[in-house]
Amino acid sequence: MATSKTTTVSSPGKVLLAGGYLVLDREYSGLVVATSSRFYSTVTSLPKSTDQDKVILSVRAGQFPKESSTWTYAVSIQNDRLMIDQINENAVGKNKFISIALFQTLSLAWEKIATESSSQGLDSGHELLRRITNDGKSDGLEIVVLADNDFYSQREQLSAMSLPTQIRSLSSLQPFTPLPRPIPQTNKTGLGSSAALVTSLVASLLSHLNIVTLPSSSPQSNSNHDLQLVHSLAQFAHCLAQGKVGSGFDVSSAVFGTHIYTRFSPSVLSPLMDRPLDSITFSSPTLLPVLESSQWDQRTTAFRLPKGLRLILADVDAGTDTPSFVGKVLTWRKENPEVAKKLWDDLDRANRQIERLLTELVAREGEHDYEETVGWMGERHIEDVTLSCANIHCSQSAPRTVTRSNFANQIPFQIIRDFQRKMSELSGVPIEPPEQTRLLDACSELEGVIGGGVPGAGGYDALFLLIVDTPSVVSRVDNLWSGWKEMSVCPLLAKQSDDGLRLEELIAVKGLKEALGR
Ligand SMILES: Nc1ncnc2c1ncn2[C@@H]1O[C@H](COP(=O)(O)OP(=O)(O)OP(=O)(O)O)[C@@H](O)[C@H]1O
Ligand SMILES: C[C@@](O)(CCOP(=O)(O)O)CC(=O)O
Repeated sequence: MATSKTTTVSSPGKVLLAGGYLVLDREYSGLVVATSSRFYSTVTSLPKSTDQDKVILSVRAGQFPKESSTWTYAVSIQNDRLMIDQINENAVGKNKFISIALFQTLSLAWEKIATESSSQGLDSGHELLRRITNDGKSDGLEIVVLADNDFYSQREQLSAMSLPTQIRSLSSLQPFTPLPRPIPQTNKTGLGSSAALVTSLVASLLSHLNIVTLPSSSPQSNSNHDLQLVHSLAQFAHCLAQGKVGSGFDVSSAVFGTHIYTRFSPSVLSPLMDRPLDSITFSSPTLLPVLESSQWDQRTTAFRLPKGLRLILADVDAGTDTPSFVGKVLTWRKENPEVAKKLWDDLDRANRQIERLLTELVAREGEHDYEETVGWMGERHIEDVTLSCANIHCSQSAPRTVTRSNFANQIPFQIIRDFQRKMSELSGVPIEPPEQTRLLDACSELEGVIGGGVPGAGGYDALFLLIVDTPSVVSRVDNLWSGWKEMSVCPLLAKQSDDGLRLEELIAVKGLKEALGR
């Protein structure tokens, strides 16, 4: 009889509000905001069958068609090696993010068991299999991954229900709405599905196998050793699956939530990038010394958005494919070092100004008229609002320190956008293309919109706004988006969330139990 032990770990999606491209360089940093929309990875034991002699790990993408979205692997010990082979590759193909995450997680689990028990490599391999099969009482493990609806475009689902592309329509979709086509034929929205997937997958498996102990409330401390280990393992697996070492801001926020991110030196991963991908030799540990190395030099500086403000996101469908921009931008930077340095430094100053001003607003949350002032801003065009740096006081009729001046210049989204357009022009990469400029300009005209931009690498696919969080501001934005003709603009439900990775109780997540078929 299989055990009833169930482990669910969730990781948030991300929005890189400021610092696209710059964050690839350790000299600069990026402002990454985690989203309320999450990826959930749930591990349980498979039942014991009479005809199965293999140890099985099965991963199913729960909201996609089952027959094309279940990847099944056999884990075995052969001579002095732990082997992992996909047994249904002909039927469903590979999913590199899953196979690599599983393989590296088992490698790490084996090394941890060997190190902590000082046992022989082979014994540790058997101990790992014992944990996977719950002492031989099960065939192995089933992992179901489910993503909040925001991670994938819901346009078709809304249209099938004759609903407009508006926030209230999205709220009426069932959680983890089934999607009709396999993952490669499904449009993503840019929230970072692969980073949230890999992070929740490795964390849920390590936790289920008792290799790490995870916090059940969101981790505030980035110095927790087990979380650091999950972070470095997830970064490594994600880089291997992507075939490149990116900045890692997406995995960092999937683990630690919202923060200011300075990347790790890519050289920390160099000793691991050529490891074999399908077998572990039971010799001395190779992963742990790198993943636990003191050379991990990324920085995560605490940050959050002020109360009363809301991040609102849209998935934009311009019928244009956004190819990878990174290569082109970096080539241009290399060929034009002086111009690029000035642009990078200017942009960085504006990015840090945003961080500083938003942090100052957070510090004022306790002031008696904070809410009133923020509400007041919600009814005004942003260029008509100034918050004096020393004083936030104002009154509805005659605001004392809120004068006609330029709050937009203080929270410099416009300035950042100007620099991004300059970057577009100089590098020939449409980071903020004209279609997005027109849409963002129209949004910025609305009362209560503080600013916005194209997140991350930019392009045609997505848009973010920072707005005053009142129903009237949300509905002004919602109406503008749904009536926009030049491109199809579909809101996401996600807001900002400070939280990173966390252990979940099944019943506490709306719709999760049902989506898991429990
Ligand atoms: N629900 C899922 N279940 C299993 N694998 C998934 C799931 N969602 C995404 N993936 C994996 O992640 C890959 C997409 O990763 P890729 O790096 O191309 O996009 P991304 O940058 O994470 O996307 P986005 O930021 O738009 O969400 C898919 O090809 C698939 O292998
Ligand atoms: C361009 C870059 O700085 C950000 C890409 O962000 P996004 O995937 O577009 O959200 C690349 C990176 O940081 O890895």
